[in-house]
Amino acid sequence: MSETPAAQSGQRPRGAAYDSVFLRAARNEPVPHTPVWFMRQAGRSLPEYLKVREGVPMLDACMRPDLVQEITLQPVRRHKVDAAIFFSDIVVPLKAVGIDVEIKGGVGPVIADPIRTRADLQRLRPLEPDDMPYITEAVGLLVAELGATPLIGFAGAPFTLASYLIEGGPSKSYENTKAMMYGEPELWAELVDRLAQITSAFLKIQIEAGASAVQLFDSWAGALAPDEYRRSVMPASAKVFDAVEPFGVPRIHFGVNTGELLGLMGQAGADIVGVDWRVPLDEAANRVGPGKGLQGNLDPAVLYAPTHVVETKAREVLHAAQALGGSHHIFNLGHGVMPTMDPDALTRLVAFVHEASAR
Ligand SMILES: Cc1c2[nH]c(c1CCC(=O)O)Cc1[nH]c(c(CCC(=O)O)c1C)Cc1[nH]c(c(CCC(=O)O)c1C)Cc1[nH]c(c(C)c1CCC(=O)O)C2
Repeated sequence: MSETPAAQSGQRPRGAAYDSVFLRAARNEPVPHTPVWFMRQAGRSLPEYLKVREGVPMLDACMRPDLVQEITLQPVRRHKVDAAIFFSDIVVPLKAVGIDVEIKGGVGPVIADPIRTRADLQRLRPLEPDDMPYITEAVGLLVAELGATPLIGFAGAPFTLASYLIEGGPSKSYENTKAMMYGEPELWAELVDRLAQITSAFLKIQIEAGASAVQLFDSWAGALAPDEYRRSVMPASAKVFDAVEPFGVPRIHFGVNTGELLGLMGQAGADIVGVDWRVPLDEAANRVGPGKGLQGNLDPAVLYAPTHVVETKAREVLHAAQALGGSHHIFNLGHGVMPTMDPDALTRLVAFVHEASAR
């Protein structure tokens, strides 16, 4: 399927969410308050999520547009966040190209046959737009329902996806991943190049169906030294950002423990860099450099403290963001909502950020 005229021309029809606070902040335009949403805002912290997921395996839920719509909307209705994030997972496109992957609750993605050799790499075919009709349908339903609230599409970045494919599941030391990256650089380059195609295609499907921003999650890139990131990972991530640039939607890039990589993650092509809680936003602004926005960066664990502590820490984030000068800040946690988090604390935090940042 050829690219739409919009993608070819680089022009996109302006959707109902174009003038939303979230998208105006993403474009560094004046806003009445700082927009806020939460990574992992859908999920097990919400009783209503647990109810609709009863008896439905995670990846099956991701392929059911009716469930994707309901689960994506739940945190928007409850918390009144300024953006929705598409309920899917970073391994959904891997399943679509034939990888035997399952998601184990409390663990994460598990891959039966890890990719370790060139022969294994043949199992990873390119992603075609027609491979995921359920994504196109789900995004279309959501954009119609969300109206002026923007929908953020997302995908996993090549390194983080490669780490699951090579390790066969979550890892703390990534020894098999790094062994290929250091010891078989040509095989590594072929793998992350193929993953850049799959990720780009997944994001294009979401954007063409109506997503008005995208986030590229390189959650585990913090395991890398800057030189290795620049040499072995950044080119593949840059291919993804270049591939979606013609659509003109804001591109957010996030990883955990990436304080030493923030500048490079911006240089890869992000318009906005996500920051975890370890680097204050004013310092992060120095590392990322001018012309890019920041997203974050409250420590998620703060939400387990009393409300007055949450508000004090949230105010510190807002004050540090003022170092950016304009409105180029989107409030978020420094990583995702945790399953045991009190959803009411998140609802209170949204109201506080709106009130404390009112211009
Ligand atoms: C690394 C990563 C994954 N998936 C994702 C990342 C990057 C974001 C991050 O760093 O947290 C991305 C992701 N996964 C999910 C979303 C949607 C978030 C949202 O709807 O707000 C997003 C953005 C749904 C999900 N993806 C997953 C869940 C939990 C599923 C469940 O048990 O109900 C959800 C809501 C499963 C998953 N999927 C993955 C992990 C590590 C897990 C385990 C989570 C856990 O069980 O504690 C891989």
